[in-house]
This record gives sequence, C-alpha cells and structure tokens, in this order.
Amino acid sequence: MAKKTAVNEPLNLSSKNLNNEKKHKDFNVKKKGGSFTKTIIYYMKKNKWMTFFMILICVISSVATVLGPKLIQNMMANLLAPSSGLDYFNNGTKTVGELNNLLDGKVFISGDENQFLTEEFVSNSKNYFTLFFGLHFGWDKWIYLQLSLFVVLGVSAYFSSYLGGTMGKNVEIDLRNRSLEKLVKQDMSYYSDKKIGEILTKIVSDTQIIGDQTASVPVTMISAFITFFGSLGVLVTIDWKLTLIVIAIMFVLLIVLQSTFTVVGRMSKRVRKTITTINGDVTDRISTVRLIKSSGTEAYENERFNEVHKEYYKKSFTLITMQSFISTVMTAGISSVQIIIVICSAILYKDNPQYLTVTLSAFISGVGSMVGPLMTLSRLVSGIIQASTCCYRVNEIILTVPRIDTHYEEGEGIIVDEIEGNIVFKDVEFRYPEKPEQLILPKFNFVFEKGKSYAFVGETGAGKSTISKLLLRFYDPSTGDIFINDNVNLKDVHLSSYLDKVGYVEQEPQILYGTVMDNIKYGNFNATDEEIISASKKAELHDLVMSWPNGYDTILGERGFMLSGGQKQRLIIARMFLKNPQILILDEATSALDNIVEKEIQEELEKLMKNRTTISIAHRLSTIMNCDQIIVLGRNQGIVQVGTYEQLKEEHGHFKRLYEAGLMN
Ligand SMILES: Nc1ncnc2c1ncn2[C@@H]1O[C@H](COP(=O)(O)OP(=O)(O)OP(=O)(O)O)[C@@H](O)[C@H]1O
Repeated sequence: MAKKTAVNEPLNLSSKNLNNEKKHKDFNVKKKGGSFTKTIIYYMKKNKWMTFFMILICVISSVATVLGPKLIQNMMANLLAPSSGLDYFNNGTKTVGELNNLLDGKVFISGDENQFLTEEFVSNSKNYFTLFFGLHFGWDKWIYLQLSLFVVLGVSAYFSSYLGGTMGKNVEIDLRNRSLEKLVKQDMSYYSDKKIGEILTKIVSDTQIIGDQTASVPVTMISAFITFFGSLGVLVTIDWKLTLIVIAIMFVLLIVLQSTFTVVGRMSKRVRKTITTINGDVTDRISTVRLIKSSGTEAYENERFNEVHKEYYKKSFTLITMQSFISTVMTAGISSVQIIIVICSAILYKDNPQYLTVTLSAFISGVGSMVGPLMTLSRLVSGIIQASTCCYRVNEIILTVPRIDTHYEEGEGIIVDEIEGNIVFKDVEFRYPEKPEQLILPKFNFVFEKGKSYAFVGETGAGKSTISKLLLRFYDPSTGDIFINDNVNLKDVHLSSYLDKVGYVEQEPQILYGTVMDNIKYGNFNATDEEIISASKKAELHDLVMSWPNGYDTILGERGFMLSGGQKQRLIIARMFLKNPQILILDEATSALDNIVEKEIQEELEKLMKNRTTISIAHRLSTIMNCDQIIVLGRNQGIVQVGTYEQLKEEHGHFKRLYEAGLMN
C-alpha cells in the first residue's frame, strides 16, 4: 500500500510539521495558521505571472506618480524663466549665449548663441527650454508630458484594479475550496462540538473578507512602498531640508500606527468571534424551526436574538470608535504634512520668492504623491487587521488534521473492487474519542459472513448505532481491527472505493436540496434516467413522483422538508436500488414510521437485502425475525447473545427480557 504523501499545506505550516504532529497526537491537531501577510505571499508565489504583472504595473504607476512633481518643477521653471531673462536683459545688448550663461543652468533660451536679443524675444516663455535626455523641452512640451503621464496613470490604475480584483477572487475561491475539501474529509468527531453556522461564517464570510482585502492590499502596499521612497528621492532633489521635515513627521505617524495595530487586532478578533457565535445560533434555530413552531416560542427567540446582538453591538461599537480615532489621527497627520511644509518653506525661503515659488509648488505636489498611497493604506488598516483575524480562523479549518486517514490522496490505499469475503471484527474495543472515559463496546470478535443478514438489538445506548459508525469508518476501533474481504484492514483501504459498495439507510434520511432525480442519483452519478426510474419503481416511489406536477424535476426542500417520513425512506431505498451496494447497513431504517408504512417499506427493504451482506440495527421484531443471526448488545457489555430469532426466543437471557418487556414491538 502506498504511504501517505505529505499534504501540501502552504499557510505557515510546513508539511513536515503537520506529519510530525500527526504522528505524535491522537486527536485532531489544531494549530494557528499564517497571518494575512503570509497568506498573500503564498498566493503571490502561487500566481507568479499575475504577481509579476501586478508589480510591473505598480512600478509603472508609481514611477509616473513620482515623476509628476519633477515635471511640474521643470514646467514652472520654464514658465518663470522670462522674468529672470528680463532681469538680465539690457536693451538689446545681450546675446543668446550671454543670457544662457546668466540663467541658472537648468533653463536655456533658444537660438543662435551670437544673436542679439529683443525684449519681445526675451519675454516670450516659448523661447525657453530645458534639456530632457538631450531633448529641448519648452513649458508646453512639459504639459504634454504631464498629460501623457495621466494616461499612463489611468491605464495602470485599470490594470492594477483588474489584477488585484482577480487575485482577490482567486484567493477567496481557493480558500473556500480548500476549507470545504478539508471539511468533507474531516472526522465525524470534528463536528461533535461545532455549530454549522460557525463553520459557515468562516467559509463564506471570512474567506470573502480575505479575498476583498487581497484585491486592494498588495497593490496599494507595493505602490505605497515604491511611491514613498521614490517620492522621497525626488523630494531630496527638490529640497533636502524640507525633505528632512517630512521624514520626521512620517516617523511619528508610523509609531502611532504601529502601537494601535495590536489593540485593534485584539478587538477585531473579539468581534469576529461574537458574530461567528451568533451565526452558529441562527443556523441552529433555523434548522430546529419545527421545535420553535411547535412550542410557540417565537417571541422568546426574538428576545434571545436581541440579547445576543446587544453583545455584538457593544464589541463592534468599541472597535468602530477605535478605528475612527486611528483614521482621524492618520488623516490629520498626513494632511498636516502639506501645511507644515508651506509654513517651514515660507520661514526658510522668504528672502528668495522665485525659488520659493518653483520649489514649493513642486514640493507640495511631491508630498501629495507620497501621501496619496499612504492615505489609502491608512484607510485599509482596519481591513488588514480584520483580514488577519479571518486568516487565522480559516486556517483553523484548513490546518486541522483528520485522525482518520481515508487514503484519498493520489495512489494511496487499497482499492476495493468487490466485496468478495466476510467482514471480520477482531478484538474490537470502542470508546468515542470525544468521551474516551466511557467504554461503549468492550473487546469482542465477530464475523459477518458474505451474503447473510444480521440484526443488532439491545436497549437504548447499548451501542447498536456505534456498530454502523464503525462499519462506515466514521470512527476507527479504539483497539483491534475491522477487516473486509476476510483480511483487508479497513484502515488501509481507499475509503471511497469501499463506501462505493456500501449502502446506508438511517432513521433520519439525508435528503439534499435539489430535484428528486438528483437525490436518487446521489451515489451513482453515471446512472441513466431509465435506471433511476427503474430504481424508483422498485422502491414504490414512481407513482407518487409522477403524481407531482414536475415529476422527477420536483425540487425537494432542504433536508426533504416537503416529504413525509415514509416518502423520504422510499427515496433513500430508491437511491440504494440504484447504487446496488454489496453491503447494506440499515440503522433503524423503519423505526420512525407507523406500522402500515413500516410494513410497506419493510417489503421494499427485504427486496433490497436479497443476496447482500446486511447489517440491521433494529427495534422492531418484524425487522429482525427473518435475519440469519441476531446479535444482542448489553449496555457497556458488548455482545451478550448471538442466535436466530427462534433460538433466542427460547433462551433465558437478555433477548428474552427485551422481548418480554415489549422492547421489540
Ligand atoms: N459522538 C459521540 N460521542 C460520545 N458518546 C457518544 C457519541 N455518540 C453516541 N455516544 C454514546 O455511545 C453510547 C452508544 O450509542 P449508540 O447510538 O450506539 O446507542 P444505540 O444502541 O444505537 O442507542 P439507540 O437505540 O437509543 O439508538 C451512548 O451512551 C451514547 O451516549
């Protein structure tokens, strides 16, 4: 049998760790998963091309943003050049060359170096230019360049939003799929202490929050990083003194942000926990709506919901207050940069108005470019914190290792093609992992011969249903082993290939939301419509279905709300006829039905049982009378009697007592 390969768990937990933990612990391992940052990095590595283009677009847009102020500086210098030129102009006695020497070396005047200048020529700003990679750029060309930058910024904004959004959806869907994949492979015991609504919140809402944040956070972060440092570089070239002031303000803001991060994180975690509990409560009440309706407790439930929401409101209110405070501090801090710069530059350069005009306009624009992404980032802070909380919660699902190895990984486990031998319980002892202190089935041995029928009887809580759970491998025996085909350990088989040969009918049949057709087909997806109808006829369901206006396309409500108990049972039996299993497990399949319906269903079941290994868990005499063997279980005693109905009826013992006490009727 192939050894189980390492599971590829990306989020902060190496496969090696997982396997080690699996070896050393008996029960499900829960370990804290990766943070939001680690999750994003994982997906960025996974989607290399998308990440490459995302970074490229961010670089292009950031460079365009960063260059903006430099263009303004040059444009302003060109526009203001005529006033400097006129200062030096001396009644047509200066040449172009002489004036070029007098201008500060950044701006030049066009024309032949020896040409004498007229006032009209000098006062026209179109005759001034700056060099840009050897090109002569007048102020109008700087405007065109600025406009081109806007186009670049527009196009890159579209693509960064497109790529970020796509990445976000990919992450959301992938996390959801991986969580679901993990949940369906999870042990039954995993669900013992969990509310479905709580799991739903993690799968539906938490993954969506992570996806939404992934759509904007990486792009904003990369842009903020490049723009911040790029702008800083440009600001230094414009004026280093003013740049130092900007750095000091940013440093203070960073410290404020960092210190509030942990507090808000804790608050956000509490809020998510509360809403998860509430969602768990809602699903719990919706699924037990019959109890509410039959008890007339609607008003009580309303009251309860109001109460639980008060707690949620209180926690959310504290979080919102804190978030608003941070947002105000950040916005005020960031906006104050520009005012502080205006004041400082006025103080520093009041004696040089021309320098002040050119520098200040360019510098303010540069500060604007630098703080823009920081502003966006500060608005994202609460989202990032919330996403981090969600990541830990989703990872709790993804990183929980099932105790039972179903061998579903590629190339694993023994494939069961046919049930061609007996089922052997060897030295089996069982305690529920959720309650290990209670011994349910003391050590016992038993052989279920191929093709024969068996019935388990016993008082309530004796462990009859536990037998079916062991046969379906909901649980493994605490000690001992179960073999199929005489000597194949159930623990070693590819579970799905075995369950494919097993039919399970329980007291509360599981009906899926969907059509009658889909419901019968579940378990044999390749079946044709004719085969489905034939199975339905065998289960005496066909006439009933045909009496409905939409026939086999009738949508059955969630959990078969629209069907009676007997109709649901027939549907499951039809499903079993279609599946044609080699082992049949009937877990009190007819105990919820009245005598007349039970009699009809029993006939269908007997047709189904023919020539199959059948294990029934039964209360009713009618179910067990014709079985080849009856196994009597005593509470905490395991098997206390085995025999045919005729033998046990005569024997003094447990069965006779149950029989005489009327427990078999
Ligand atoms: N998931 C579980 N965790 C812990 N204990 C459990 C669990 N499921 C069942 N038990 C306990 O195991 C014992 C046997 O349960 P089981 O359902 O097999 O009894 P049963 O004979 O089928 O009873 P009934 O005839 O009432 O259906 C009971 O004491 C029950 O409380």
